[in-house]
Amino acid sequence: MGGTTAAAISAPVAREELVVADVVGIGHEGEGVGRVNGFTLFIRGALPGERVRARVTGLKKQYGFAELLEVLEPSPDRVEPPCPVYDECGGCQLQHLGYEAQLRLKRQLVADNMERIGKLRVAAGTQTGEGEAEGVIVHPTIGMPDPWRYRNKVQVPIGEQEGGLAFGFYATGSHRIVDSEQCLIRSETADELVSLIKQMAAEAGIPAYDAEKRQNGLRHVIIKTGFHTGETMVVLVTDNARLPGAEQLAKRIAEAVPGVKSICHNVNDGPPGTVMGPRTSVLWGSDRIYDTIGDVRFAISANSFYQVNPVQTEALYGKALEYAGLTGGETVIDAYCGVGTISLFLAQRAKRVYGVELVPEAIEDARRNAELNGIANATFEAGPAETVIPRWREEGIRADVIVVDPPRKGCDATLLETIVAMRPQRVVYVSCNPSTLARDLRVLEDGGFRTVEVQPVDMFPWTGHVECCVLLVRTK
Ligand SMILES: C[S@@+](CC[C@H](N)C(=O)[O-])C[C@H]1O[C@@H](n2cnc3c(N)ncnc32)[C@H](O)[C@@H]1O
Repeated sequence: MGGTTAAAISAPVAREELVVADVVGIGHEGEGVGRVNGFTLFIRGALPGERVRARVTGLKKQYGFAELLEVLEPSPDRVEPPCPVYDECGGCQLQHLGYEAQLRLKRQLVADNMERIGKLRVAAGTQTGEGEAEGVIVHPTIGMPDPWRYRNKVQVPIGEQEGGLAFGFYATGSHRIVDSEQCLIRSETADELVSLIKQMAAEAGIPAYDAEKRQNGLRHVIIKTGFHTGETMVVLVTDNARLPGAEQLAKRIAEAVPGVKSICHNVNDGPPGTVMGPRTSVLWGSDRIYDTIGDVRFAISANSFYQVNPVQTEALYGKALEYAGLTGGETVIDAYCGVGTISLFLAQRAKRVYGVELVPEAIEDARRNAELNGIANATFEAGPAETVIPRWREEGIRADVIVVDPPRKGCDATLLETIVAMRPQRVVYVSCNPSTLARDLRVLEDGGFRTVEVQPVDMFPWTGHVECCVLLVRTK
């Protein structure tokens, strides 16, 4: 991570220098934020409240990176990470921090962003009564009763190491595969399938794809499971259309693991770092599996997006529904709607929902999902939210509630302007990035909305990420 730049010369530390740092916070990737003579160093594995010895590995103008060498004064919340490959694997960043402390820290991270970037006053304590406190209420993070084995989808990269196949995860910041048949944040069925496919591929002599050696073969295995239905899909990704003995392999996998309903083959001849290509064919069973969120049923195909933590998705959408305050007569706009998950969840309590999403295939899925559930009051359109919603406004569409759930970079400025101009009574902002969330809340506040409450939800336990659902009401 990070390289030495000319501007770094002014830093009070040098590359390779051994330093003692006081850790004062946590970064967006779960790394400790250390201070040395007022200079910030990001130190993976260090926790707030700790004093650590570290080696400086990279410098930028305003901050640097350091490798943790020794914890001199440990945090009382430090725990032994349960995963045997945690130190190598890039999947989790906070397994060395107790879960309750993790939830507290994520709330703090959100509150800090609200104050520092959003210039919002955060109410003291953890009040729950709307409007009772002075300032924005930032609730305690909603955690999982059991924060392990929560992912319903995994993408396992495949390579070759010492002549054998390696199925695992990428090491932090690289494409080196850490070979492991177990992962504590995916299902036991996924572990079983990974072991089985690895063994069967080795027996069948199917190699791993290697771009440098120009060797065709397996690139990824993707496993998706419906949390409520138990239906499982396996996608074998290769770099070209040839997968010798594919049907037989698929049949053997399906026979060996109960719940497997679909086995697909995807061809990805794209650059390193990409997972799937556009072409998918069915090797065995159906082309889709099903799952439910609340009362709504969703079809999940090989290429379609679906939230990966089903338990917390229900908690998050439950909050979005509560904050939308629907009574049955409202018109709702759902911007950045993906495959229509939030739209269809809200449509059950609204008069009409309009969903907009950039990816046309996701909109096709949204329409299909509406049909699957007999939901007739949801309309979907593909396109950029920042051009489609202003056009809807010109066409006379009025919204009582606008929901936004943008990617990490937050909402487009034109969309925020349009929301201000449309004057809905409520805005529900769902965000996976507290800093862009805080930036956008400031724009909405200046445009006549008040941020009432913020609910952090732990969608990705053991990582530095935190999702938020925010209620804003119109004041002017
Ligand atoms: C965080 S996801 C939310 C998906 C959905 N709300 C859900 O809960 O499953 C953000 C979505 O925004 C879409 N997107 C990105 N830029 C967009 C834009 N300018 N206009 C509309 N949608 C966009 C992405 O394709 C993605 O589906």
